[in-house]
Amino acid sequence: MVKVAVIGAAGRMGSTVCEAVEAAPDLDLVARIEAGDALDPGTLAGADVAVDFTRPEVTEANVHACLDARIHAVVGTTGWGPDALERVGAHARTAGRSVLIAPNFAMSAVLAMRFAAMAAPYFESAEVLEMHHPDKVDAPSGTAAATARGIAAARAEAGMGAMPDATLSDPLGARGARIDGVPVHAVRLRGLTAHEEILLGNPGEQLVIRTDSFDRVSFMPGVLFAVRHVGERPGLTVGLDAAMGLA
Ligand SMILES: NC(=O)C1=CN([C@@H]2O[C@H](COP(=O)(O)OP(=O)(O)OC[C@H]3O[C@@H](n4cnc5c(N)ncnc54)[C@H](OP(=O)(O)O)[C@@H]3O)[C@@H](O)[C@H]2O)C=CC1
Ligand SMILES: O=C(O)C1=N[C@H](C(=O)O)C[C@H](O)C1
Repeated sequence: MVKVAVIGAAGRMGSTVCEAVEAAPDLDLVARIEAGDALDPGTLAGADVAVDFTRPEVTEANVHACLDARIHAVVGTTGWGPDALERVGAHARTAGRSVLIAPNFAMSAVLAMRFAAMAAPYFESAEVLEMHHPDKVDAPSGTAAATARGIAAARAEAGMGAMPDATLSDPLGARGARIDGVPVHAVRLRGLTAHEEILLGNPGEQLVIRTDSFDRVSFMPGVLFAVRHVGERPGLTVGLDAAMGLA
């Protein structure tokens, strides 16, 4: 049995992860950690793996606390920048433990990101539209940021230049945020869960890649896969695609 602690256990994702772990015959939920609880070997209760779905401003400290307690970490919380990833990667290596951070654990989103990167060199234009529930605290979504970075990297590798865009005046930011040169647009709408469209355009044609998570159960197979396999890859792994050997 793999012993699992869930950090952020009272949240939308954390509570769904607790249910999924409890329903899995090979996993044992040993700790539910909520905001205000200490994060130390005592509260982590002998866990082998901790799963973090909290908030961008606390997740890095949580991962360091897990590594100090010699526990692997699976992280879905968004907001990771390169410096934080570097720090956590170094800590994981010295602790001899593993960390898996993925902006999205849904298979449809993982594949949409891969397909977007594959398609990017073949289209002049690419833009990312992410659409979420209005209780989400960060924008753009971690998934959209990762998608845009993947598109930009594929375009750069193919030697492509800037996308066509004649906009000279945009005082209100209507053209969206730019991530590595790729426009990213965020919608917050009651009724939505987590959705993304990647729009790719050429003269006379368009490719739309769309992923929809209608329910948070969509993330659970990926989270449970990560819990079961995180310890097999030393140090830091970013992205479920890398953990699954798709990258
Ligand atoms: N990778 C993926 O597949 C997915 C990632 N996400 C990401 O996961 C994160 C959480 O999303 P969601 O569940 O919707 O958010 P919620 O706000 O519903 O849940 C976050 C929970 O974490 C708690 N929390 C805050 N700080 C701490 C702390 N230091 N220790 C323990 N618990 C803490 C919050 O408590 P309180 O409310 O009291 O602050 C809250 O209960 C977001 O970054 C989101 O983008 C979401 C869906 C899928
Ligand atoms: O906050 C959410 O809900 C989600 N967050 C992640 C993100 O920011 O990409 C994953 C998914 O989009 C749901």
